[in-house]
Amino acid sequence: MEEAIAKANTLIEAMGWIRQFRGTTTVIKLGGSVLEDELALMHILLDVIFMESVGMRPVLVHGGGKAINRALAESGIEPNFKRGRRVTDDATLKVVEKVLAGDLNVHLTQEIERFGGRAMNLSFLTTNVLFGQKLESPEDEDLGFVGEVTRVDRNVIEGLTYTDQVPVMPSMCEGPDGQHYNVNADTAAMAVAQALGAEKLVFLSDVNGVRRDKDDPDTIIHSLSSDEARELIRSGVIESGMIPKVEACLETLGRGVKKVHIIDGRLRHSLLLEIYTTSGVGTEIHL
Ligand SMILES: Nc1ncnc2c1ncn2[C@@H]1O[C@H](COP(=O)(O)OP(=O)(O)O)[C@@H](O)[C@H]1O
Ligand SMILES: CC(=O)N[C@@H](CCC(=O)OP(=O)(O)O)C(=O)O
Repeated sequence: MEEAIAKANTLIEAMGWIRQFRGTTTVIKLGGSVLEDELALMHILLDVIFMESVGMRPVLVHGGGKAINRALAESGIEPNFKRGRRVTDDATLKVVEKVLAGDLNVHLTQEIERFGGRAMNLSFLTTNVLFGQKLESPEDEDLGFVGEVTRVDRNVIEGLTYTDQVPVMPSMCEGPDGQHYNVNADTAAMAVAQALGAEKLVFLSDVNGVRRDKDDPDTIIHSLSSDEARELIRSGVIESGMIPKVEACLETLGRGVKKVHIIDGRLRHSLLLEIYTTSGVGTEIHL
């Protein structure tokens, strides 16, 4: 009996933050690192289903850098990155399409359904909602078929969230001529969060946040101003895959999205902890 009463108390405690966030949109970016860890992924998806069940509106945008690297290696193609973005030639694009839109997008949707939620995969294989163009870069740094999202079909996404389904989209966009582009998943999530006017944008990664020493979890920076973040990129403290993530945070702030967080997706219930603990569990980036 005592145990049952304690459980009921927990539910009552949760009422405050459920009321606070009911009806608000949270865009959640799943990085390749958490997609590799089936157990961590299961807990994340359960948190997502819970959020949806209590009236929050989670929207998932995913990458899959590690799975792409593996598939490229099987095809004998060497991964090539410039400032955290993959140089994408024709052969690489075909692999990216298969891994992101074909495999991972379908897998995530099926997993949500398997755990009892409702989800819809949104890609150019079903209903595409991310439109854009080739990402302009200096001539000596041409990235090939790498794109940027310039338009998001928010009606389709919101239509799903209103009918209790979790929209799941891969980080790819379609150009005006139907060309597909590979988009860094952090920047894709940013574009979706801005278009939806999301309350929160959460990046789930395999580190506990932005660190002063990238190999030392104890050097996590819990709260980072945009000026300080720019300085950490300039000085090289923030490098590789963390660069597009932090750049995406900086772009998003001040454009309607209220909170941007980078948290460790491998920490059990990190998503729920992020929402209902006041101190937060990762790095919050603010203006
Ligand atoms: N200052 C830093 N703090 C934390 N991680 C950093 C930092 N600089 C670079 N990184 C690297 O960024 C990685 C996260 O980016 P990425 O590999 O793209 O992850 P994801 O697949 O989750 O998007 C970390 O695993 C870490 O190696
Ligand atoms: C242009 C570009 O770099 N696209 C990324 C898309 C996937 C991605 O961003 O995945 P993570 O979130 O796992 O890093 C890539 O090809 O790896």
